[in-house]
Amino acid sequence: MVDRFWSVRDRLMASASFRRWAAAFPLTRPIARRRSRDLFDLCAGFVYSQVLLACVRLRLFDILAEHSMTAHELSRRLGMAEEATERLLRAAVSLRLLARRGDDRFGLGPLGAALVGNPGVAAMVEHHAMLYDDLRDPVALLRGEGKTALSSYWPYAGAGHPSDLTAGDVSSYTALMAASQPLIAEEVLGAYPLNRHRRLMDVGGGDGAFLAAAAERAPDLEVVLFDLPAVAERAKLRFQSAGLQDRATVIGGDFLSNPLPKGADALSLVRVLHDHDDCEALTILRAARQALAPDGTLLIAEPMAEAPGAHPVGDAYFGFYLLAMGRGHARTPHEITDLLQRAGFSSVRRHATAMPLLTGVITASPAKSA
Ligand SMILES: CC(C)=CCC/C(C)=C/CC/C(C)=C/C=C/C(C)=C/C=C/C=C(C)/C=C/C=C(C)/C=C/C=C(C)/C=C/CC(C)(C)O
Ligand SMILES: C[S@@+](CC[C@H](N)C(=O)[O-])C[C@H]1O[C@@H](n2cnc3c(N)ncnc32)[C@H](O)[C@@H]1O
Repeated sequence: MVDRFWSVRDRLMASASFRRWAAAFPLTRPIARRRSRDLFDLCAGFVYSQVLLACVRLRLFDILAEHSMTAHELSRRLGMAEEATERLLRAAVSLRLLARRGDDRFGLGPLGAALVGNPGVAAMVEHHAMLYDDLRDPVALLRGEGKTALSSYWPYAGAGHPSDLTAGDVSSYTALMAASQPLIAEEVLGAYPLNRHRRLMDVGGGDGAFLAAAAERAPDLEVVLFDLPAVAERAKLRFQSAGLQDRATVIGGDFLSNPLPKGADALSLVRVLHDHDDCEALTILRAARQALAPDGTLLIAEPMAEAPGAHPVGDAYFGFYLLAMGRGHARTPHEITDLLQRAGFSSVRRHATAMPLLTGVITASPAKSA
């Protein structure tokens, strides 16, 4: 019955004369316009992102954060022809990145304003050039044909021993993760304050940006970072320059083949689990279970599938991003819960974040019987 309804709807939508009628009839016209706009935006998404990239590369948001300017003033500042500057400004205004201020001046729009002082997003916008190269032929990507640039960018996702990766292999991705970490840390620490814990171990913790943010908010917290040896070296430098060397321990290793150190009453996996297929994700969770104190807490933070108000982020964006990287996928909280239970965790709780698009947060405790 339900299926019959959808097939009638599909047949109607496929009919050019129905579409013509619905676009003209006053009661259906708003729906027809919204659908055509939604579809147009899907077709044009790449163009919109390139307008954003041009603004980021030209540092337009920083420039206009100082004060509004005319197209003429901006063209001189950017060293670009006035006609081209005007074209970019008009495009950016239409995308709400910029806004007109009076007749001939331009300032920040509501979206551009949110990008100022947000270098993590700008770094991601630049990084997307590589992703879009890999997505040029999405069907070939789905069929697993050809080597992707992202699989080299994230070398731990390929075959081989991740522990052997060198400083050169890990530097770009570690810097990208550190640049985007403030956005995530804000969400995670807002959703689950860590000052109730004594010792937090961040597994796959990158260069320590998350732990440094946690240590700042919880002055009595000791922190332990576990990551690949080459990444761990970078964390030592961060903790030294943040004056955290007395509260921080750094351990290099491979969480897929080495046991994790014991002694922490909280263990975090931030943007780690979704990089791995289920079998490896279970290995990581079981290692976490072995390492955690019996009354300890595991904290998982990463973008999740079916995030409220942001479904395409998990399944479309990270689905295809991680496909290009070579493994993993964004999971729903339900799928994460299932993995947690199989790995010997219970008391699984979801913690609401302010921006579910950026990350979800789940905690769990070692099951008493496991
Ligand atoms: C002031 C007046 C008059 C009115 C105020 C009205 C009002 C209430 C406005 C709200 C303003 C506000 C608070 C805006 C906030 C905006 C924010 C926080 C925007 C954040 C945007 C974040 C973006 C676009 C994030 C993008 C993230 C990306 C693309 C992440 C990619 C991550 C990757 C590729 C990770 C890779 C790691 C791997 C491999 C998957 O493990
Ligand atoms: C996507 S990054 C997330 C980094 C950091 N947690 C953050 O959110 O900014 C994944 C991290 O897991 C680490 N990693 C990947 N495979 C690993 C392995 N087998 N053993 C230890 N760490 C690993 C990477 O080096 C990287 O720092």
